[in-house]
Amino acid sequence: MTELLSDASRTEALAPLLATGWAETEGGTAISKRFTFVNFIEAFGFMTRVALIAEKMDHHPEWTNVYRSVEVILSTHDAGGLTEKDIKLARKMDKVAADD
Ligand SMILES: C[C@H](O)[C@H](O)[C@H]1CNC2=NC(N)=NC(=O)C2=N1
Repeated sequence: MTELLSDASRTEALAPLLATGWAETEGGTAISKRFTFVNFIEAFGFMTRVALIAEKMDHHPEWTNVYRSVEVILSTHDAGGLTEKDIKLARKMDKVAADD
């Protein structure tokens, strides 16, 4: 099972993500971000691309889509908090959103 990030690696991994709009949730067990697109099709295209990546990683986001926004929460439920898997998926999501 993937291990929770240590305090030091967590701080290091989170810094660049916080700069792109990710935030730690209360309690620190997850990170979240709201992605906003120009329309519903772009938002749904983002979700479709990320869904394929998430399935390959066997790591799945909790997310909500309303019109052109997608609100994402990432946490490793098996570990009870943040792991390297969440960091990797967050980076991939930022990349996919930037390619849109
Ligand atoms: C058996 C399977 O690997 C696990 O249930 C995976 C699937 N996807 C997952 N996704 C997330 N976000 N957290 C998990 O703990 C998790 N566990």
